[in-house]
Amino acid sequence: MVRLAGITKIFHGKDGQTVAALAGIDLNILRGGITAIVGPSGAGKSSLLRAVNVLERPDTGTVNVGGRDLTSLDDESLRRARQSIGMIFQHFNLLANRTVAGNVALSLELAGWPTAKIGPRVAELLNLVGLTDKATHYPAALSGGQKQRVGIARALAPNPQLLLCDEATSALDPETTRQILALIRKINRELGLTVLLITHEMAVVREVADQVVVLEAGRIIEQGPVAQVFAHPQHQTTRCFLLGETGTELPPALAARLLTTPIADGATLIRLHAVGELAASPLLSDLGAAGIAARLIAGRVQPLGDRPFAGLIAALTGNVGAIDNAIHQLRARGAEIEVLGHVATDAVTAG
Ligand SMILES: Nc1ncnc2c1ncn2[C@@H]1O[C@H](COP(=O)(O)OP(=O)(O)OP(=O)(O)O)[C@@H](O)[C@H]1O
Repeated sequence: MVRLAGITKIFHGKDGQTVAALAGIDLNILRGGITAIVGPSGAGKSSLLRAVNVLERPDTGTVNVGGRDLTSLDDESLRRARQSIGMIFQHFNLLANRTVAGNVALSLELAGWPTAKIGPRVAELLNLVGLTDKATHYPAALSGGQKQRVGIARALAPNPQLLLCDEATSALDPETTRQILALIRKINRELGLTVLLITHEMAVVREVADQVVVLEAGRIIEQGPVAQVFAHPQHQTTRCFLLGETGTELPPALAARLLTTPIADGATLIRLHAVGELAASPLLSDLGAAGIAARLIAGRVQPLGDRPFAGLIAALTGNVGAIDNAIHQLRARGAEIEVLGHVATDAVTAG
């Protein structure tokens, strides 16, 4: 659906400094999926999204959407090509002086739709996003979630093939975020629309995306299916990003007492991530059966698509050889395990 090749974008600041917002991006986005682009602030996420519909013209490289090279088009052809690319925004960007129906109709008016066809299309879209009863209301009278539903209906009006979402849930509370992500999922499944979203929240990636692309300093540092990247992150930045989401940040009191070598009668601290069957299996009793006591320090089990995803930190006590062996076996079963270090047992029991 989208093929980016050799994309660079350099900004020149007022102080004469240059910033490589995109420093050589090659990326293929498959048709029909939901791809999340994630990364720290300033990584280049917005620049990348704006390169896809050429709102920001890249300095070098080609942008191919649905088989058309957008970078080679003149402004008028580009304007027409953009009708196959919808976009929704963090702050919704609705026109305050138009009703809900008027906002949704706008993109159809601009696209030159016959007036007689606009009304039924708007009604169909408002029904899709659950806002039929708000058609005559103005944006000021809507909640954030309702405003984003209008934004989605407006983006979908000209029947795009691709939907770009620019931090679409960042201004919303967690429950509304879940509802909007569920709506994006529904649209993706029912209409077969390809979705490309940017976010700085791994929770959004976990809830809605199939594929994830991790950006840092204008480059792609990691990409793949969400379950694979969550379970086996390859890059340190990805790991750091995941810690908060998986509930596996080491408590500071334990971090302060961490040793690199085992001590007599001490505990080995491990961070474990597992997806699917392994996450649902009785991991702790398996350790117990091997003569190892496993004390839970932190952790969370959450849905990742339709599978469970477990992240935990555990303090293991027992025979050092048995612990090594158990870690080896769990890795062989597909668990991602990081040995964080060793602590005296009282550090663990002190909580
Ligand atoms: N118009 C601009 N002029 C100058 N520098 C810019 C401009 N737009 C972006 N940049 C710089 O390019 C880099 C990438 O910015 P971008 O907004 O794409 O990152 P981001 O990952 O979306 O960040 P955030 O999560 O904070 O929105 C940053 O260093 C930013 O300061």
